[in-house]
Amino acid sequence: MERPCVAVAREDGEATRQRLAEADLVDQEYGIAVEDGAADEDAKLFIPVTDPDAVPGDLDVVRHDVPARTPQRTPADLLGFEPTYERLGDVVLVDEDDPERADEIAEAIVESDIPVRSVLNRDSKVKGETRVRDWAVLADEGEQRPPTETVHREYGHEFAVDVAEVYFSPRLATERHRVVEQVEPGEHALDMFAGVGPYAIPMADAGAEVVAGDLTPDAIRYLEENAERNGVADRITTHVGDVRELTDEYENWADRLVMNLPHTAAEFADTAVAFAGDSCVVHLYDIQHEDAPFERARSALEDAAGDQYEVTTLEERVVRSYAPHELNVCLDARLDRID
Ligand SMILES: C[S@@+](CC[C@H](N)C(=O)[O-])C[C@H]1O[C@@H](n2cnc3c(N)ncnc32)[C@H](O)[C@@H]1O
Repeated sequence: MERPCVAVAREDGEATRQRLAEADLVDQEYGIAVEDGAADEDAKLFIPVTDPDAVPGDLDVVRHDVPARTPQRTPADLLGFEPTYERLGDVVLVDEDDPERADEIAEAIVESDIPVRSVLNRDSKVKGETRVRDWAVLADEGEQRPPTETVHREYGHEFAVDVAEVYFSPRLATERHRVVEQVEPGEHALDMFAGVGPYAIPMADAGAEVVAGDLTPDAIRYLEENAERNGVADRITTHVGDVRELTDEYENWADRLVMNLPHTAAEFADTAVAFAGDSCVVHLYDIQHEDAPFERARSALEDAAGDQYEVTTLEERVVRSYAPHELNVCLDARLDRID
């Protein structure tokens, strides 16, 4: 059956499969295919993936025939069309406005062979400072846990999360991994809008000393549980409340700042400058018009830095398209103190 696959040279096959498996991207419902007609050592491998959009940019995604492992029923087999959904642990998230179609999709997901405990439909946009949205429960196989709570795996880490209480998006896995890969052991990293810890925990696991703050008490409760779960609780200090409350304690402390509160993070540029040590890398997320997606983030940092820091752009990253003509972006910049 033709599926989205990562195409890779045979000698890189196992390393690539492991990398994709760590990000929970290998589609277990299908086997790996070998390119037809090429000599054995030159033949490419095709590794089936669950979410082609989440595959790291340095890998080649193509559509290719791969063998079904067992005669598995996918939601698409049952529906006759390919529905859009995301998997978060054993919860499936759909985004369907038409209630009848939403029910039809949920029924097919439950009847299919994908492992699922509950199916949720987006019932509002993300709201207010907490960025949490409402969910309609379309299917719930029961159990003690609420249908909105699950444990999600991402790049080898586990995150317990209840999407009715706190923000979490599995779509940002590749972006978070990009940031985490830059972390050096021993550095001071401050995650200003930490949620359940999908940056803070892998950064601590990479050897950073991490401070993680969030306004939402439930987010920090999950973050602390997740720090224990991933064996990094001794390297993370948490704070419940507005991140601005931390400026006295962590003034001039940070080697790295993660500012993942798109729409609003740029308003915290003064706070970022207060946290910055002598040389500090800032990952500032924003949502802006495609014509000038990085301008607001850059000028906010430059204005806040004044004549205290030189601001150098390290990378301008488009994370994903957010709405027509609007992009979710990340500006990576370094603040170097001017003597
Ligand atoms: C978009 S979520 C990002 C969470 C996490 N970094 C992630 O990638 O899943 C932003 C988070 O910032 C928190 N937040 C909003 N305003 C805040 C503030 N002033 N101080 C600290 N946290 C804040 C919200 O509660 C929310 O959990």
